[in-house]
Amino acid sequence: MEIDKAITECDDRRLKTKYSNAIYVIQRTLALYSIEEVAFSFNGGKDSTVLLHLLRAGYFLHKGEKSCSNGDVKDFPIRTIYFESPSAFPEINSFTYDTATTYGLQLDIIRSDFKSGLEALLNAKPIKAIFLGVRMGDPTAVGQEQFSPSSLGWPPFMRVNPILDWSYRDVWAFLLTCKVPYCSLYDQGYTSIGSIYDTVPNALLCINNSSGSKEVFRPAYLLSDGRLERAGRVKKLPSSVCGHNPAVINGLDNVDLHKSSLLTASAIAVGDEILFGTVEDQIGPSLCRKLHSIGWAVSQTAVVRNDIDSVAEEVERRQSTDDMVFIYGGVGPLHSDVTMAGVAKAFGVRLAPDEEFEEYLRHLIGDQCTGDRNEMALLPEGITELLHHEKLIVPLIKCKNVIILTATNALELDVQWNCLIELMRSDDVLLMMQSFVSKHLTTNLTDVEIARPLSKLCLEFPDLYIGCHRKSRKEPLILYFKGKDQDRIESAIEALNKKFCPGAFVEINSS
Ligand SMILES: Cc1cc2nc3c(=O)[nH]c(=O)nc-3n(C[C@H](O)[C@H](O)[C@H](O)COP(=O)(O)O)c2cc1C
Ligand SMILES: Nc1ncnc2c1ncn2[C@@H]1O[C@H](COP(=O)(O)OP(=O)(O)OP(=O)(O)O)[C@@H](O)[C@H]1O
Ligand SMILES: [Mg+2]
Repeated sequence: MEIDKAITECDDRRLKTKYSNAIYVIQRTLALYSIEEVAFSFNGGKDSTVLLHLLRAGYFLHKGEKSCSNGDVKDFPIRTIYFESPSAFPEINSFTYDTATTYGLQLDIIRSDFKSGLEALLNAKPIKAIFLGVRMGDPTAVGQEQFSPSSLGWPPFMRVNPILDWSYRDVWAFLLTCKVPYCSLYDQGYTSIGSIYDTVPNALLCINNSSGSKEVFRPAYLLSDGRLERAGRVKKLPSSVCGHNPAVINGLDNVDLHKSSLLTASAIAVGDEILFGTVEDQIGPSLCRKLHSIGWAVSQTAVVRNDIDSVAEEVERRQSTDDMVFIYGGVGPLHSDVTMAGVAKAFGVRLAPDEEFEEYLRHLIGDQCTGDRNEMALLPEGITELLHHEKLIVPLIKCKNVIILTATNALELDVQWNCLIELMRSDDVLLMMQSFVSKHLTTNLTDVEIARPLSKLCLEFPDLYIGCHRKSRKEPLILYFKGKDQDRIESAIEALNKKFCPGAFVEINSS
C-alpha cells in the first residue's frame, strides 16, 4: 500500500508517530463499527485530504492485506459525504470530484446545511460514526477528543478525529512525503480554506513584487509558523460595532456582535500574596487603563487564591459573561502555579503537552525541566491558541476568550500589551473599539443635594456611565460622564445644569 510504504520508508520520526496513532484510531473505529456504520466527511481541504489517505491505509491494514504490496487504488468502501455549498471555491469542488473519481469514493453530495443534512443521512443510512479532519486549534475542535459524541442538538453519532493532535507542519509533512495530490489553491498561498467570502491567500506567504503587478504567493507548505494558518480567514464585521476603528476579530466565540458596540473584559489576578496584602497588584489597574484606551469596558477585576477550584470558578463565571478575560499570576512550574489547570477545569478540558510551546520553553530554559516532560508545556487541550510575536520570548496563551498573561509587573505588561495590540491588526486577537470620551465636573453641592436629580439623570441617559467620586471627605465632589458619543455627554451635562442653579457645576480636566 503506497501510503503505508511512504511513511514506513521516510525518516521523519515525528510523522511516523503521528501516522501510527492516527491509524490506530482508524483501526479501532473499524473494529468497533461495521463498514456500513462509518462515514467520512470529505471537503477537499488539506486536512480531509490527509484523512482520506490515512483512511485508505487504515482500511487496507484493517483488511489484513499486507501481502499485496499495492492494493487497489479504488478500493475504498467507506461512504463519503461532501456538503457542497454555492460559496465553495470552484477549485475545491473540482478537486473533491476528481479525488472521488481517482480513489473510487462513494460520494454522497449533500446540499443542505450540516445539521439537517446529517439528520436526513442518519435517518436513511445506518451510520454511527463519522471521520472528520478536525485538528486541535481549529475553532470547532474545542473540547473534542479523538472519539467525541456529536453535540447536544445534533443527530446522534460518534465524531472520530484521527488527526486531532496533528500540527500544520505534520499535515504538510504527510502530504509531501506521500506525494498525494491536494487542492491547487494551497499552491497559491491559501493555508486554510473556508468559503469564497471569508478566505483569501495568507498574506504571510506574499512575495513582494516591486512591479506593482498582481500579488504572488508562495505555496502553503512554506508557511513556517503553523499557528498563522488561519491568517487568510477574514471575518467582516457590521460597521456599527467597529466605530471609527474597524478591525477583524477571531475567536471571540460568544460575542454577540450585533448586540451593542460595547465589548467587556475582566481581569483576574491569581495570588495569595495579593490577598495577604504583602504584594500590591500593579497589573490590574494598568490593564484597566489599557483596555479602556481601546474602547473596552472593564466589568470586573478579581483576585483569587492559588487554588485550582478558585481559579476555575472565577474563569468559568467571567468567560461566560465577558467578551474577553485576562488572567495573570500563577503561571510557572511551582506548586502554587495553578492558573493553567484552573483555566482547563473552567472549560472542562484536560491539560495536555503542547509541542510548540515546549519548543519555546526549551529555548528559554534548556533541558532543566524535571522528568521527561516540561510541566510548564502542559496547556488546556483543544482550546489553546499560542499568540506569537517576535518581541515575546514565549508566546501569549489564549484559551477561547481567556488570555493568560505571564507578566508579573506593569513593565512586563506594557511589553505584552503592545504585542497584543500589534497582533490585533495581523492576528485578530482583540477588537479595537471606538474610544470612550469623557467629561469631568466638580461641584460644591453636597451628595444629599445632588443624589436624587442625578439618579433621574442616569435613567434618562442609560447609555452613559455617570459616576461620582471624591479625593477626600473634605474635598468637593467630582462627577464624570463617560460614553462613546460626545453629543450624548453634552446633552447629559446640559440636562444636569438645568436641574440646578447656574454655575453649580464646573468643568475640570480629567486628571
Ligand atoms: C460531519 C460533520 C459533523 C459535525 N458535527 C458537529 C457536532 O456534533 N457539533 C457541532 O457543534 N458541530 C458539528 N459540525 C459542524 C462543525 O463543527 C463546524 O461548525 C463546521 O465544520 C463549520 O465550519 P465552518 O463554519 O468553518 O464552515 C459538524 C460538521 C460536519 C461536517
Ligand atoms: N463542506 C464539508 N463537507 C464535508 N466535510 C466537511 C465540510 N466542511 C468541513 N468538513 C469536515 O470538517 C473537517 C475540518 O474542516 P477544516 O476546514 O478545518 O479542514 P479542511 O477543510 O480539511 O482543511 P483547511 O483547514 O485547509 O480548510 C474537514 O476535514 C472535514 O472532515
Ligand atoms: Mg476547510
